[in-house]
Amino acid sequence: MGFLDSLKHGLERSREAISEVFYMGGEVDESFWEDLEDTLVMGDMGAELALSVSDDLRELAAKKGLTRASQLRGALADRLAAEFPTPERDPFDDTPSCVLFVGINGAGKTTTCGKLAGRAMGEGKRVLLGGADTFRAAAIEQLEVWGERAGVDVITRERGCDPASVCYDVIEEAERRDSDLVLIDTAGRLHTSADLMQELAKVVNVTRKRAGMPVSVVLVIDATTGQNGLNQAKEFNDALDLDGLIITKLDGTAKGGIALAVSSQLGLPIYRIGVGESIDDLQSFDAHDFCAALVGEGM
Ligand SMILES: Nc1nc2c(ncn2[C@@H]2O[C@H](COP(=O)(O)OP(=O)(O)OP(=O)(O)O)[C@@H](O)[C@H]2O)c(=O)[nH]1
Repeated sequence: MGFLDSLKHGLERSREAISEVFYMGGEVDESFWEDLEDTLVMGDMGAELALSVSDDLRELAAKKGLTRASQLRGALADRLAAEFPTPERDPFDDTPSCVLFVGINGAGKTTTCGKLAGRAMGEGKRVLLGGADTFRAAAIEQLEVWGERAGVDVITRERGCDPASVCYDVIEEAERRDSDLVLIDTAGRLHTSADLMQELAKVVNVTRKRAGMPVSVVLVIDATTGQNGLNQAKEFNDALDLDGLIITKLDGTAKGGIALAVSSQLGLPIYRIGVGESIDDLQSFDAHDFCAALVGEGM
């Protein structure tokens, strides 16, 4: 399945709900606006944004005299796309660059590191993977498997080591090797655990201070988490001053609205999206493609 097909498949639930609103009667009347508002609110993007989007569309419809729902579908996609901030720099294209991946357990951090390492190797970059998840022996092994798959060396330490000191060592090794891209996986943690968030802040600070190259902190969010994803993102952003996001599992039964909620409310760009479990299932984020898939525009 191609990227757009995976994305369309993943966003099917949201799109079907939105399609229903657009097909019902086809007239732009009060019940259309109510249905649209309800559907947007249910789609995880958050009530405030849903209402602001629907207000803007009402204004547009009045101004342009649009009376058929179908005339508003493209406008809805455009309005949603405008909510996504564009990144000032892409930490995976710019070199040299060091990226720390943070997020809750199972969000897809290790998989994303592996996919990005494989991609960068394919582009002929000197890549290094760092395993700062020293909580679980299995996590270190999992990253090593990805390293092998991508053909990239993994620098790590045994279970129980201080993750900040692992990052220190990874940066030192990257400098020795003159690496272009350094991808560091950190241990998954609940945003509600103050101790673990503090530990992560230390990891980030040590890496930012030690690295002679730009360091980006990227939150990996599972798109199927729903509205809780926004709380997670706020906590991680408060503690770590995030640079951007990667949204995974958009091939699953995601509603997709969470990508919009987090990105627009926190003003954080989405660098990549995950659309499957294999090494090639990671894509650049295109706000227009994403929103078209979300509302079924041009399909
Ligand atoms: N369908 C799908 N599955 C994904 C995607 N990204 C990751 N996964 C799966 O999600 C599960 C968790 O991924 P990991 O990479 O281990 O997650 P993690 O954030 O490193 O987890 P911890 O080490 O527990 O913090 C694995 O089964 C992955 O294959 C994606 O884009 N789509």
